[in-house]
Amino acid sequence: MKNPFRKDLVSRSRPEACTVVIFGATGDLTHRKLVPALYNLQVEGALPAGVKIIGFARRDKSDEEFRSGLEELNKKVSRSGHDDKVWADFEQNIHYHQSEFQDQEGYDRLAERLDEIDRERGGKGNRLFYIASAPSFFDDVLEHLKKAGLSESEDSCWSRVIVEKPFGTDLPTAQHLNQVVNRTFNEKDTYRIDHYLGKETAQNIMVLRFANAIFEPLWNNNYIDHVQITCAENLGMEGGRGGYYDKAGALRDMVQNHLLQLLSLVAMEPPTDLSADGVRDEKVKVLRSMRQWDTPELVAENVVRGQYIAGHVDGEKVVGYREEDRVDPESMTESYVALKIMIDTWRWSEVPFYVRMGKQLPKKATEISIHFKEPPTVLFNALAGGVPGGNVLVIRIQPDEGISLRMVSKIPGANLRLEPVKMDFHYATSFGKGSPEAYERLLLDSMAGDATLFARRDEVEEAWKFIDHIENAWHESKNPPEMAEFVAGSWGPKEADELLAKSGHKWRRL
Ligand SMILES: NC(=O)C1=CN([C@@H]2O[C@H](COP(=O)(O)OP(=O)(O)OC[C@H]3O[C@@H](n4cnc5c(N)ncnc54)[C@H](OP(=O)(O)O)[C@@H]3O)[C@@H](O)[C@H]2O)C=CC1
Ligand SMILES: O=C1O[C@H](COP(=O)(O)O)[C@@H](O)[C@H](O)[C@H]1O
Repeated sequence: MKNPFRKDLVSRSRPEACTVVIFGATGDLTHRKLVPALYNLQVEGALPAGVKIIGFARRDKSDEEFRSGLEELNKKVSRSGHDDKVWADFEQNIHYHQSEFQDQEGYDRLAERLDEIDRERGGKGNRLFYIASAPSFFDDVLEHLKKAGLSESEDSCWSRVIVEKPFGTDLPTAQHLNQVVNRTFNEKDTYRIDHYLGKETAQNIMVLRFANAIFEPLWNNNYIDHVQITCAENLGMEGGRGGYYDKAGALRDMVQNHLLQLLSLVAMEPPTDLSADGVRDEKVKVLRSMRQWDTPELVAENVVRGQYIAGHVDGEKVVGYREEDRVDPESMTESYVALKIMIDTWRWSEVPFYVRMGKQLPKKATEISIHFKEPPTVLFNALAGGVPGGNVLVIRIQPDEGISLRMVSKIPGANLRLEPVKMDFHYATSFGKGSPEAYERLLLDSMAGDATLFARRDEVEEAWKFIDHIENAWHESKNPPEMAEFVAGSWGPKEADELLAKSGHKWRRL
């Protein structure tokens, strides 16, 4: 029977019209992700009427120049293609605002401009500020917005801020940034973006677990042997990313945020409701329960870091990590990381979660695989070949989004022989359409005031606490664990295989 009292907790608020101000509007993120996401929402009729976009950046540009640069890229990357007529309507609402991030006068002019838009609208409107520039500018933008009187929500209209990643580079910097955010904007108006949470398949993890009766009873250490989370990329340091990446590394760039968020969705307890805090309360408990690898010995035992050396990816010759543009030739930054995470809760006691991420691997693929324990062997063990492995539930985050369940079946014929088969669900064929881009969903949610798919302050800080121990062991200790090497285009260093082999496990082949 349906529970009549929970209805209000699943009904979603509607996105509201607002002016979106993008800081860093001439940059890559705005051109490749944010504006195409807003355009696609417009195509689908999902963008609230009256949304205006103001691009804030340093270069001198007219509205026309700004719009044509955006259009050029939209033609290349928009998932729904580019319709000249839709674009013509859409671009009428795009404007450019030239200013330095450090220049208060530029924010005061912005405030006047926003007031003007409000007057045209016939009343005070909502504002959504999106900080899409390097993290070194986050503080400046936040403080100047406050000084310009732009950060306060009022009864009749709101003022919200979306902060891009990386949210700090370690725990102290994240805490500092959280303080700045919280003294400039209300926490309820703060949206720390993690675009993995906006991916359809990531959102489906909770649905798979809690809207199906068959998985949850098995979702614990009685039935699950271990879990693997793999994020493979077949790119290196293209597009001048080496400068940023060599200061960050795979652990900070992907594990601290995206992959720990996926892990917390897999491992969390059922939330009491679907409110933003209901869900985030449960996720943060997972992050808090991660066993800390807080000595160099524990890090050496449970974490592998690596760099690619020259090799071939997709048939193309590629240079090694240390030869990449803007990377230090003696760099000790990892382009690959594999780690074992233990979650010390009743549900997950002694179930390893293996997480790996690497650049220049054979293909782009992110997936979570749940490896169930083997059944008792009494019946089929005597067969030639025995029972061929156990059940594996695979959640493909990207590409070919979907879910598959591996199970053992009898091969048709007179003899009793067993073989693994797959039950496979593909989003594209089941729903007849591709998934929206993560930024589409997240932008709409921020316009609707729904922070469920954004990281909360304590989640970010707990994740950094775990990561900092590892970074410290690598960079501060007297006997830092080794940097492993592997050939670009292979599946990572042999040390990562050995990490699993110690517990009798193997990485799943993607
Ligand atoms: N690019 C991506 O795919 C992703 C990016 N991110 C994050 O998004 C953020 C932005 O990345 P990205 O777009 O690649 O960065 P870019 O370097 O491409 O863009 C930086 C932007 O900031 C502006 N800017 C820089 N300095 C100033 C200043 N002093 N005053 C005013 N404007 C200034 C630049 O303006 P101008 O050109 O006029 O100098 C430009 O618009 C980063 O935090 C990144 O980590 C996160 C996920 C993916
Ligand atoms: O945040 C980041 O994500 C991308 C990968 O994103 P995806 O949606 O294409 O999987 C990664 O390449 C980049 O290094 C990182 O900063």
